[in-house]
Amino acid sequence: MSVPAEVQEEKDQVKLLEPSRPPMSRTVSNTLNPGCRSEILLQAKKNTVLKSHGRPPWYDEDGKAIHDAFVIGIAGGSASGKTHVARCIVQALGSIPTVVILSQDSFYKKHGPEDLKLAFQNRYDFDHPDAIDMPLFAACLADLKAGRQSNIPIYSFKDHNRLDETKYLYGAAIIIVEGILALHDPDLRDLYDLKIFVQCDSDLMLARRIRRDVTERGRSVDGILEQYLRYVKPAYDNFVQPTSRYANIIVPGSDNTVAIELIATHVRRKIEDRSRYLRQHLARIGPMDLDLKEPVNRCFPNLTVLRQTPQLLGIFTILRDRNARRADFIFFTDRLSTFLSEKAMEFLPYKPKRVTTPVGSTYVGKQLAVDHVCGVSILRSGGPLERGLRRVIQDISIGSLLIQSEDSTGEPLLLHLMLPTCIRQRHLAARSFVFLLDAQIGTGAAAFMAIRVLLDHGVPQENIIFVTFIVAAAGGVRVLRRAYPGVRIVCGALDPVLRESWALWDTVALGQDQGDSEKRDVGTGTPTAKTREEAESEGRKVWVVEPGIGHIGECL
Ligand SMILES: Nc1ncnc2c1ncn2[C@@H]1O[C@H](COP(=O)(O)OP(=O)(O)O)[C@@H](O)[C@H]1O
Ligand SMILES: O=c1ccn([C@@H]2O[C@H](COP(=O)(O)O)[C@@H](O)[C@H]2O)c(=O)[nH]1
Repeated sequence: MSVPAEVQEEKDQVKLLEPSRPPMSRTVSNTLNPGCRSEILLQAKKNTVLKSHGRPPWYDEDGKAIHDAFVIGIAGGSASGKTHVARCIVQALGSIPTVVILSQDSFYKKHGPEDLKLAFQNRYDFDHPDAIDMPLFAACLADLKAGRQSNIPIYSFKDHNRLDETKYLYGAAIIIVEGILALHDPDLRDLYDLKIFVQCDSDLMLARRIRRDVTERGRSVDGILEQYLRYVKPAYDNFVQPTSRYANIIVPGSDNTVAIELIATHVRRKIEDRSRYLRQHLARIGPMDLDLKEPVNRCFPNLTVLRQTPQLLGIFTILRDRNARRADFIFFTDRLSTFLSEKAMEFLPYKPKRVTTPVGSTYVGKQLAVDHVCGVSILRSGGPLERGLRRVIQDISIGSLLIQSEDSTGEPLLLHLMLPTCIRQRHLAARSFVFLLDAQIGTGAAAFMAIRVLLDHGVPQENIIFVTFIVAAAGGVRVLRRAYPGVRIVCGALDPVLRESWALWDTVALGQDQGDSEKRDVGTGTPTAKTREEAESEGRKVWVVEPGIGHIGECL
């Protein structure tokens, strides 16, 4: 699916795609530069993750990240057109993996009262390299390049200062860095895969700056000119222009369509080379390639299956019955999710606690010894497990990940993530315990990706407890074990079979086949009237766990 790049503005979440909604941005023709075929997205802002068709796996079969994000550094004078070039590159890329435009402006140092006073009098030098917190800039970029999250500062031009809140960024495959001094710092330069300098006539830059600073940054013309003559122009000559020698490509500040097309072609080729390499790697880990000789619970010491008591078997009998009443199904998934959460709680650390009882004696018991604990649900089938978790840990914060498989390749795609605060902040993530919730582990592809996301955020493997109703013993759980031996899995049952099938979701989703339950149930095992060839051409590949339980969402 190809969706135009569009900026997301949500504060606490990173949306990689909204599959069912048409793009919301209005676009406008670039009348100032009619040669540039691309359209500027009116909503486009810097420092945001841009919409895409979803993020394919960025790791190999051992769970290790295969490559870094591709980083482009764009320098040039103030109002030379750096942001414009960055946006045109994104636009020209068309159907792209996730992209972020990271602005140097975010990294202006925090100003005290003295500096602020000078700034409002146009007597603070914002164009000198010392005005930028280069080490923080390089550290944030290094994190993003390595696929880790970063919480970057937010700068207000109106206040001349950094705001208290930060912007959470994660998951970009392409990062475009822009700023007057983007090529100045050697540590920053080391992080770029492609370096661009936007070369623009000084008169044009000044004219653009006056217009922009009056309309967007609340400045007066006199103030702009004073600042320009005192700081902006000298700094351009001394610090900005000299960095053009580091650039791989010099792009004109106007009439730059051809240059942008060439850059986009280069970047597209680099990204395509990488994804081909990735697919070759991942093709090696189909569930059928696994060594199934040893029973999974023997080779997976961190896999805990609930004790198969008559009560538990009774619950599973209801959940496995294709004629189960909907109300019963909901009630018993709820009960099972509570059992599973109770069991999972046993794997959190506890420390001794001494209390005095109502009759005055001392009792030495236990209390939880964790700084942070939260849940993350893999949408949509992790939802039923949330109720059990909430019953066991009051007020627990539960985030979500939307992972779906791509129809044509069967590859999982990360479409959306909304993670609790304790995971978004790296220093908290390192001390957080996370209950990862999904209804089943079939091929393990979604679980694999979800665990990788948590590790990218700095959650230790040993602090991840995957809670699920059923695990396919012949499935990808063994791949999980090999890649992430520290992760614990708690499940209600081990089901022996994992079988390839075809789901005809399109016809059902369009409402053309209402009442045709045979076709609708293909994903969960009900026979279809279609031949395999027909199903393949109309549907998508799914993996079915057998004997399995009722409608528990998407099979991956
Ligand atoms: N190639 C171009 N053609 C026409 N106008 C442009 C072009 N590049 C930039 N501009 C205009 O110049 C102004 C400053 O551009 P911007 O990209 O924000 O500069 P910078 O990021 O270098 O400060 C904006 O109003 C933008 O629309
Ligand atoms: O508080 C501030 C911070 C910066 N500036 C000026 O901004 C430009 C850089 O931004 P561009 O978007 O690249 O033009 C720089 O020349 C500073 O002088 C400011 O005026 N006030």
